[in-house]
Amino acid sequence: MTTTTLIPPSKRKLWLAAIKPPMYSVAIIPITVGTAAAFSETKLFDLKIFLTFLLSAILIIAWLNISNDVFDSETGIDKNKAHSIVNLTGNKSLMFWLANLFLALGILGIFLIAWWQQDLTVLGIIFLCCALGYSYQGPPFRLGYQGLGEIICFFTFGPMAISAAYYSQTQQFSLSSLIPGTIIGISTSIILFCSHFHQVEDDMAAGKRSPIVRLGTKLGSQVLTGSTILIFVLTLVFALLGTISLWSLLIFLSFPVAYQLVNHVRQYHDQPEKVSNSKFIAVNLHFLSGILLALGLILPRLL
Ligand SMILES: C/C(=C\COP(=O)(O)OP(=O)(O)O)CCC[C@H](C)CCC[C@H](C)CCCC(C)C
Ligand SMILES: O=C(O)C1=CC(=O)c2ccccc2C1=O
Repeated sequence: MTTTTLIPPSKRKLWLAAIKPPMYSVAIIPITVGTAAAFSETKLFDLKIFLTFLLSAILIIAWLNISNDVFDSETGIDKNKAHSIVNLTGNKSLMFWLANLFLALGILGIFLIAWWQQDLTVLGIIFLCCALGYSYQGPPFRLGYQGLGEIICFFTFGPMAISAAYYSQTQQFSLSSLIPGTIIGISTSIILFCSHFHQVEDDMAAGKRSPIVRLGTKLGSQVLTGSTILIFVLTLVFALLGTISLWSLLIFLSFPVAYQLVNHVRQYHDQPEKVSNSKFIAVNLHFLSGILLALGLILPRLL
């Protein structure tokens, strides 16, 4: 007879899970794609602005994630989450101020861009993104608890972040940048959507009506399939219409990862331990499809 002993994850693993390094691609991709869209339409590229925006976006995501654990510690939803940064440090107020420091530094970087441009537009858009990010998790709004996170995520990481990155390079807006904005908005919302599948029990207990609590895991897996297909259909349609370059079809090289994601969630949607890694397959899809889309925008200008 064999006995199975459950070994608790090491402290190092818990810290890595709390910091979530792969998740920082949600900062890198919209800034890269927005900058690529600007280059593809205007041939303008300012490295200093690009790097400053990138660093600021990373700092803002650090604020978002640390403050998420701080606010979730107040509702009890994270009581079983060993990799909550608040549970790991046992110091909620230190984490709250660390998060605020990251936010202030991130906004300072965006302020520098506004200063260099003598134009407050980018600062205004990113400030609004942060306010919406706060409304997702912070009191008294906690809109994520009503299942509104994916909508906020779509607009902030999609059209808003990509228009801001576009504007930071060109000081103008572009209607056609809304196409990559929409594609990246969908792939980012897919990450958030996947993060709910394994948390149904804890979410229900804390009164959080996430989309998966509302739809159930099976219907949720079908919505995921539809949204993932939409990424490729939208790119195909707009590339064939000539609104974006045919090179954008490079995004189809990420199709195997999309297939892996959809297949995995359809198979394991109601098995929390197995579906819990779907969030990171979604991160891989978001990163790969985003880089390919950026390449598809830049290449025709370079060749
Ligand atoms: C923190 C987020 C999700 C975690 O949610 P949850 O509490 O369910 O997760 P845990 O189970 O791990 O506790 C992401 C929420 C995203 C939010 C809806 C929108 C944020 C907007 C950003 C501030 C925009 C930044 C743009 C940037 C590229 C400059
Ligand atoms: O911890 C998470 O689950 C997420 C963190 C995060 O920053 C993010 C950003 C954009 C979309 C989804 C997510 C997460 O799911």
